[in-house]
Amino acid sequence: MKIGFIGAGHMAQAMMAGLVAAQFNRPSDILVHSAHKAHYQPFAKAHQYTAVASNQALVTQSDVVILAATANVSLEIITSLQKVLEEKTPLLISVAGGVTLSDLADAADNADLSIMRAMPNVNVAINQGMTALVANEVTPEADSAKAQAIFTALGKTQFLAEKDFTTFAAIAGSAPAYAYLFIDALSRAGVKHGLSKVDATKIAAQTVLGSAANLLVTEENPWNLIDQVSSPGGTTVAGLLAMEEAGLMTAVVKGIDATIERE
Ligand SMILES: NC(=O)C1=CN([C@@H]2O[C@H](COP(=O)(O)OP(=O)(O)OC[C@H]3O[C@@H](n4cnc5c(N)ncnc54)[C@H](OP(=O)(O)O)[C@@H]3O)[C@@H](O)[C@H]2O)C=CC1
Ligand SMILES: O=C(O)[C@@H]1CCC=N1
Repeated sequence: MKIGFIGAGHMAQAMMAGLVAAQFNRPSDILVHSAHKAHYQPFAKAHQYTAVASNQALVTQSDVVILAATANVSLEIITSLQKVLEEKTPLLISVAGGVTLSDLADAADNADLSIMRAMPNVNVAINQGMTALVANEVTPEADSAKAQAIFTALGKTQFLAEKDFTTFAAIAGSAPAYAYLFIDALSRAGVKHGLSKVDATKIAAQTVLGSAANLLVTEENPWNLIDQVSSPGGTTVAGLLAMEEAGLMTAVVKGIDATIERE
């Protein structure tokens, strides 16, 4: 299956890396075009992907087109592809944050086009992504299944009502950044108390990884696991209360609210 990427930025690169790591397709079956020739050509060459000279040519040559360009140029890109999308109708999957299925169909001026939205996160690069999917009404089941297969190769997937995409984008699309912030905060606290940054970051990252895995395996409510760590009269409860006094949970919810408002 030839998968064409419009855009070669962070998100596109993460998806391409994950697809190759999963051996989902050959590097040469990954096609790429982006705004700057000086970027996408050497990038494609370095990874043995296929550089394509225009977005139009990319649509013509691909079975699936993933729109992964800067969100605010996504609709003008689709508008520029109207003619070629009439002649060749690949499955179009947009990862653009805040750009709806109906915006995309309007930009294509084509109500019969299979269009899906995906909201992945950067962890697709190591096949540990969390991706939401939704298809427009004219997308055949086989196309939905194709999109699901692509993103399942990149991690976990969930079909979600489009109205919930903004919330998902905040707690899954953007949230790796917030998780890294928490890990860095743990690590800096370790440095404050004498650990090296390298050691402290490894220790914090493995602890967050193990805690997340434990939650997923046990399917416990997080509070039950918090209680298991908090020995009576012990250190953890003292730390939890100090974090709450500083407003950790409120800070996180405010951050997610701001993420949602921005979209
Ligand atoms: N980063 C993330 O974690 C996530 C991002 N997204 C979505 O992914 C999309 C890309 O984000 P991100 O990768 O972070 O952004 P980047 O800034 O890293 O990449 C943007 C890419 O868009 C390309 N581009 C701009 N204009 C055009 C054009 N006319 N034709 C083709 N390509 C073009 C740029 O080309 P060039 O490199 O040549 O300048 C660049 O490769 C956004 O819509 C965002 O909402 C969704 C989920 C998570
Ligand atoms: O920051 C952004 O706008 C994109 C959308 C989700 C993650 N990154």
